[in-house]
Amino acid sequence: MTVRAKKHLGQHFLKDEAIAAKIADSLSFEGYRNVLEIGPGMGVLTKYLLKKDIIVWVVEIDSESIEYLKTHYLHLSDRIINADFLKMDLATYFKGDPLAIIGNFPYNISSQIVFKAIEYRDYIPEFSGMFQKEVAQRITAGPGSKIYGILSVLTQAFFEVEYLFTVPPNVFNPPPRVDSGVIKLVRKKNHTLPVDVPFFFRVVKTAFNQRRKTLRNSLKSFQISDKLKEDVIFALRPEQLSVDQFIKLTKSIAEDGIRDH
Ligand SMILES: C[S@@+](CC[C@H](N)C(=O)[O-])C[C@H]1O[C@@H](n2cnc3c(N)ncnc32)[C@H](O)[C@@H]1O
Repeated sequence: MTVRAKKHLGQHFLKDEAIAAKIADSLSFEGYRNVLEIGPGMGVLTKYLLKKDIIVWVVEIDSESIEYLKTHYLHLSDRIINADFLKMDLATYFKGDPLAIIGNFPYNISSQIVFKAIEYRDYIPEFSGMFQKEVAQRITAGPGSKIYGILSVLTQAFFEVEYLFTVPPNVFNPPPRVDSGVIKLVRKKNHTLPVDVPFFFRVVKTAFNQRRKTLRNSLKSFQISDKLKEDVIFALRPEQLSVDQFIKLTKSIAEDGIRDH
């Protein structure tokens, strides 16, 4: 029995065992007991996770894969969760315990998976997995790069990021059209921002929505005082700012006294 690959669920099954082992090895397995794999499919990565001294959970939306896992991975038993990862309340499900996230992710929801990890960052010390290469590069890009954007800044505000390696299409069944990239995120020691997080997100998103404009122009809706606008930072475009500069910028706008609501 094998699972029939379903395109709408982003199913590309990894055939290369060595790559599965390498992805499993990318986590440190320190500081947490629970590891949640998103989209195990037929369990190629799960198998390597089960060799580690940790508690493995898997969440899979596809009922055919669930049947496969239940018959082939009996010892996972009630740690096979048949659900949509995007709808899971991770804090309640894991009773506030920390968990690492790992997977060969379905590409159609990959940015949403990262945003969810950011949302639940207080519970997630580590996160690693495979994305479409271009998304992996966007998450790990630094200032000055064309692909540095919302995903890069919001992720890197809370996590240290590392691009690990590239994976070609021919190791999947069926092969995707593009290369894949494996990345690793490790939560920063101090991941509490000195600013209101939703406000920070708004500043970053607004700035990058018009990425060719200087901040003076793109952030007009924030009604910033003329005095603050004289700061040289407002002559820059968003891709020129480091994550720390974005945090400082948000703080100065918030403290400017006349922020909009
Ligand atoms: C790229 S495949 C990887 C499968 C397997 N881990 C492998 O490496 O061969 C992505 C998997 O994610 C599952 N998936 C898609 N959307 C999901 C969701 N919202 N929640 C949980 N699993 C999902 C798919 O059914 C599929 O099994």
